[in-house]
Amino acid sequence: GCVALEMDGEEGVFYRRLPKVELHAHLNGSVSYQTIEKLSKQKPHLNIEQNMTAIGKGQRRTLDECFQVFKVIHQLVDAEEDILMVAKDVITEFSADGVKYLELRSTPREEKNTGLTKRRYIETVLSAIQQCKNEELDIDVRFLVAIDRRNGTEVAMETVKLAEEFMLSSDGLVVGLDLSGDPTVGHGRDLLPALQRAKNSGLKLSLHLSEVPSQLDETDLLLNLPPDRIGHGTFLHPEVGGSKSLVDKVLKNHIPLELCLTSNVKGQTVPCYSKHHFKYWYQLGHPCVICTDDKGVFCTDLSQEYQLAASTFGLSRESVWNLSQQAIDCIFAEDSVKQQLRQKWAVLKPQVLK
Ligand SMILES: CNc1ncnc2c1ncn2[C@@H]1O[C@H](COP(=O)(O)O)[C@@H](O)[C@H]1O
Ligand SMILES: [Zn+2]
Repeated sequence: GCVALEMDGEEGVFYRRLPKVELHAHLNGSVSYQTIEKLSKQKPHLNIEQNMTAIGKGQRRTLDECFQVFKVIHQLVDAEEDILMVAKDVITEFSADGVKYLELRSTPREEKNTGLTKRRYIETVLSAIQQCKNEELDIDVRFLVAIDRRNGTEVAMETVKLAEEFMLSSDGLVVGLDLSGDPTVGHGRDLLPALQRAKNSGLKLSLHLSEVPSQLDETDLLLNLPPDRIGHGTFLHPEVGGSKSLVDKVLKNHIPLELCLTSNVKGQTVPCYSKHHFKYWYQLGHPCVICTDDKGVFCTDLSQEYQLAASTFGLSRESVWNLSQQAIDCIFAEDSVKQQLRQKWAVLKPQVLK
């Protein structure tokens, strides 16, 4: 099976007990091995094996191959009951890993065969969140509606309108919009009107930016919005072909970066952990939030990502604690939620950092 790096002993216990905030998690990329197993058993005709839905330890794929993996998972998760189960399982797993606040993101899909609409898709994820709330898991979950850039201008605008609707009707669960999908397909300029409209209506924006090289024009254009958070931002800085002016825009607007070490290494946009751009931005004192991206596909969890960041860049436990605490400042939920989380961290600090 797909076993994440072993986290036994005192070290592992610390990272698991560390209270954490997860801000960059794609629902269908977060599906665990156990949940995939359940789904494959229900759909044996699809003949899906584990190596088709996850990239194991030491394995690498091109980003293009990663996007093939999502296609396979989407085949398995195509009905309302699948989405409900997957969302509940993913939330439960994040909670078990010590995540206290989670922003899940997912692309509403229309399924011709099952009659699922985009609206129903969102409603299903929201009811999974609600069901987990009723079970009194110690995790606050919010939702970002995702735009897949491959689907172009019109779908983007349709998705924004849906997100606006749910922002007003979901009791604060829908807080923002994500822009993701294969970064090599399409151009941000075509999505600008939709993103601008979302921002004006009060949706927070988290955009995948400069995940691959040579997107300086697109990144510059989208940074002018400006977004509220950036996913990856791997190629923003001059050393890897970005530019000082892009970096300055990010710094000036204090736009937090969502950084996903294992995702970038396994997807080969970053050559190795020690060359991850976490180092560049962290040294500048810029807000960096450690995230998983796709914990199922990349066989990781948030505890492990914190541990990897710490061991790669020599962070003390105190620094690790501050890193997880500072993520609270970057969440999209309202200030009262931030206050509650800060309170939670304060209570846990003496127990965890002893
Ligand atoms: C690895 N780096 C990445 N870069 C860009 N987009 C990514 C991604 N990882 C995941 N997604 C986006 O999330 C979808 C799967 O979850 P949902 O069906 O939306 O829940 C993918 O199809 C892709 O659009
Ligand atoms: Zn992502």
